[in-house]
Amino acid sequence: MNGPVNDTPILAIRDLQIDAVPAGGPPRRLVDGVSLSVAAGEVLGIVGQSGSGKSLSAFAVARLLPDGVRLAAGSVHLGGQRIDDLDEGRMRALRGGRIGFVFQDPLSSFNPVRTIGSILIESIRRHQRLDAKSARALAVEMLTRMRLPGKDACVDAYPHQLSGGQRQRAMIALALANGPDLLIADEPTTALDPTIQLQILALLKQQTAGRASILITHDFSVAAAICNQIAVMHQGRLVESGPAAQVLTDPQHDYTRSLLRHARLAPAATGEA
Ligand SMILES: Nc1ncnc2c1ncn2[C@@H]1O[C@H](COP(=O)(O)OP(=O)(O)OP(=O)(O)O)[C@@H](O)[C@H]1O
Repeated sequence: MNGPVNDTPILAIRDLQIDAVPAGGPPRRLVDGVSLSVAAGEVLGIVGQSGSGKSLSAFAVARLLPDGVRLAAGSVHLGGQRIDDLDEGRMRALRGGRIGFVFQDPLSSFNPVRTIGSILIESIRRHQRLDAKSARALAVEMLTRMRLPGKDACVDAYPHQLSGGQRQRAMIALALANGPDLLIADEPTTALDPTIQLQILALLKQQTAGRASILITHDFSVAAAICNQIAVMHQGRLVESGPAAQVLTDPQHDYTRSLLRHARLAPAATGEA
């Protein structure tokens, strides 16, 4: 069906301004005027060097800003509904529900004294009306889909019993367990060995079909591997955005050019022979 509903991007961020508000000091602008939209099936890569404001911009969507940092202005719409002004209870229902997150370091994101399964089951039961048995079955199904090994796909394993790559697969299972419309992945492969990075990127790419995804990365080669849109950030501002093929092969901004010169891209990504 190609009605007007499909023309509405899943995520629309307009003119985001994010400030640091130090106790006793004046506010300092960290992110200035960022506007982005992501449609179903799109994977938007937010690329930039450390401190450019990538993570703050993406996590402001779910109001996951650190203490001392606030959204000063701008709007966020998810599926056409404004969400930046939701009360905390409703926002909490979106996190892990309609918005799934994959963080860089699953070891510090998972509670070490709980099994992978119990973490998944708790999230599934918080967001879906399922009894314990059905929630466990869904947890095993998700872990199996992410290719965790064994009959029960490591559902009863503790985080430290898994390899780094397996833990990241488990985190992707957790992010997707409640069928989110929007997936936000923050440097999901940075902590992994290069061969495992490629496997995780391939897995993420498969899972982005039909939803809107944001991939935060400092690495253009990671963005080139799975993104179809790229936004480049520098010092809290968006300097360039567009289809990935265009940004990679015909960058308009000097900063993008200099980042690309230092990136090790596969020839296919840049269109070079
Ligand atoms: N809690 C905080 N208080 C004050 N400033 C902060 C805070 N968190 C982040 N910042 C600043 O905001 C800016 C943007 O940070 P952000 O984490 O979004 O950058 P990034 O591009 O994601 O970089 P990285 O890849 O290193 O996380 C940086 O200058 C950072 O120092």
